[in-house]
Amino acid sequence: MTASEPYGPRDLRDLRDERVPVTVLTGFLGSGKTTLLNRILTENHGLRIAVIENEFGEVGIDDALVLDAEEEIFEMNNGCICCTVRGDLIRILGALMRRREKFDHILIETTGLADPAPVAQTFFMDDEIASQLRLDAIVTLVDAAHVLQHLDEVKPEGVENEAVEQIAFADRVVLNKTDLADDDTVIEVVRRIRGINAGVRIVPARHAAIDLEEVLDVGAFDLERVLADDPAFLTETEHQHDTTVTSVGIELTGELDEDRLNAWLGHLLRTKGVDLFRSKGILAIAGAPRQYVFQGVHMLLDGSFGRDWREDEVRRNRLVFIGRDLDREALERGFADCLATAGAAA
Ligand SMILES: Nc1nc2c(ncn2[C@@H]2O[C@H](COP(=O)(O)OP(=O)(O)OP(=O)(O)O)[C@@H](O)[C@H]2O)c(=O)[nH]1
Repeated sequence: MTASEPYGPRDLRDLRDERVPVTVLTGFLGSGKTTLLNRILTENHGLRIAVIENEFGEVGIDDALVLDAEEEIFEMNNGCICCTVRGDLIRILGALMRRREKFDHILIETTGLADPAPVAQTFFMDDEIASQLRLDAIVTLVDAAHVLQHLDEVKPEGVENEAVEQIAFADRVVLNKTDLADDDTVIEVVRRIRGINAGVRIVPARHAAIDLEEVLDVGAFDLERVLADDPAFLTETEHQHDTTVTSVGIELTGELDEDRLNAWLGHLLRTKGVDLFRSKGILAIAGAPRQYVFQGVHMLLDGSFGRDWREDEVRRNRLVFIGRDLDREALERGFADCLATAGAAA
């Protein structure tokens, strides 16, 4: 804003509306939500942000992937935010409201399999919440390299396609991972996004590096637009997830043989990468003083050493796989075979 333009739309909104803005970050598994969250938590925007995180998976990993920040972070790990933990969400929001002088903005990161509609409904169906909180925008991260596969998935009758729902409800799309997709793919992805949500603003990005003004306090959520597309939005409560997509969490104590681990993970991703949507883990490699943090999205794997293991800390490996038709036993067996310390117990 310039000096000759004393009141931009943001300021006028602030004058009218004292409710705390809420951003819902959504997007399919591995699309870059935590990457964007970490940017928001570390960039200097002057906002005090309370974060509510929901994670899909039997073993919580995301707490270790979110950078240390002064912001308050609430975790909800006992189910999907759009179904079983909606009561938790209402309780956390209620608790935040009692301390509202402590922050300026609330950010909710949903799981990669969440339907954003029930989360958005929360801000209109509970009177107390509606009077104190304002849904500012649903921001959907899209993985340019993998989204077409998920948009094209054929689902059983009555089962929703989460990737489609997340784009349909977006007030902003961050088209992420453009470094991993060629130009033709990016053009096709944009065409598909427009086919689902014609007017949505699409912000291209690599590693979710965007101007945060594109996504924070943008006043973009428009209930009337949503009701025009989906007249049952405020009354619909039923939705069905694809139950063939599940998670396998493994926790095992002991140190891992690096070569065996690389060979196993490499083989797994090469042979099952299409159905293995997401993998992540915090691992103890034999001889390494630091935790090894790995992340996979389909066949792409990324890993680096994180913080030091503390001297008195048990070397406990935690990893989680999310995908279609996962073979739990084979995953558990394969991982146990990577242990360097024979006979290490779970
Ligand atoms: N090459 C590339 N990698 C990226 C980009 N953005 C994120 N990543 C990597 O993709 C992986 C997944 O990113 P996250 O931010 O954890 O994705 P997420 O949406 O939070 O994942 P879930 O919470 O599991 O759904 C990580 O290894 C990131 O470092 C990008 O633009 N380009």
